[in-house]
Amino acid sequence: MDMAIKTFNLTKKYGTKIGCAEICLRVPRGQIFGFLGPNGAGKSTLVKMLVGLLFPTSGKALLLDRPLGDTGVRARIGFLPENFRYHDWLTGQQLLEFHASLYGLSGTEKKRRVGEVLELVGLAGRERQKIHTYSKGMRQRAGLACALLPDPDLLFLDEPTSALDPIGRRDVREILVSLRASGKTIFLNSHLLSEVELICDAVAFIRQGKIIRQGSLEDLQTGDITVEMKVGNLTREMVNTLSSLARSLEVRENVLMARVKREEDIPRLAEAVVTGGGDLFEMNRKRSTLEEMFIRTTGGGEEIC
Ligand SMILES: Nc1ncnc2c1ncn2[C@@H]1O[C@H](COP(=O)(O)OP(=O)(O)OP(=O)(O)O)[C@@H](O)[C@H]1O
Repeated sequence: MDMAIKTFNLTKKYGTKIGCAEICLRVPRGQIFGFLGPNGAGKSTLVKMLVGLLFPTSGKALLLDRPLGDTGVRARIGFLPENFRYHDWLTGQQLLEFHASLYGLSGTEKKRRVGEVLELVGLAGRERQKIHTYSKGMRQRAGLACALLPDPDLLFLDEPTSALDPIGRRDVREILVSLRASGKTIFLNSHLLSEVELICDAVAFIRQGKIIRQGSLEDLQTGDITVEMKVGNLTREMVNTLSSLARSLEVRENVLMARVKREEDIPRLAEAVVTGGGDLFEMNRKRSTLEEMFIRTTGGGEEIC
């Protein structure tokens, strides 16, 4: 598979403290990749090394088949940092024109591209307003617009939807999905696991500076679905049938918790209850499977080193 990012034992030490340790990451081209880990795990450190804001202590990386620091590649990368600082006194238009100049765009190209990204992030018509009058969500859209200015092949986004309301989040998801459809690769740092689950093709989990799991969402989610059922007229026979369908089954009075391998197993559970003469009052897929995986893999919580 063609990779947009490959890292080889990429390591960053802050004095004696480990930021990232021997990271070997593979991010396929044209995909949305979720990079997940608890606070202080090393996510920002890795992204900063990849976009050229930090020098690695050791190890190597290839971005779009070129080594770190390659100036040609930098022109094909967009980056939205987590705490993007805005020039409050500028209007949205001025902010974007300033960033477009930093990307080396000029004249008609600058005007055209600024107009396009304003439209894309839903800020068209608001560009004459000063940034200090923008809501948090509008600021985040402005940050995303800046990152999109160079029409990047590879886009790094650090918590791009954290300040947005549900509609804003959906809008950003739609933008990211349309960027993927046009062949772009998106590297997404996010704590919003339900969001990640909706759009990411692959994920990696990092903890204490080390990658502990990575792969396609489909592969990682296998065997991780928990279904809760409220059942009436439960019989021993029905429990036996459900046990044979599930990887594990817990029975607490009339509530059953079944762990199944695949999505296709869920209707089988319902069928077993109904054909076994039971009454199915409620059936819920418990929590996001990615959230469960995240908590199991990373142990949840903050890293206190
Ligand atoms: N400039 C620095 N000097 C010393 N230690 C640092 C520095 N920057 C980060 N660290 C440490 O490196 C580790 C990884 O930090 P990093 O900011 O990369 O984590 P993160 O996963 O991005 O966290 P968060 O989700 O909270 O933003 C942490 O232990 C952090 O304290």
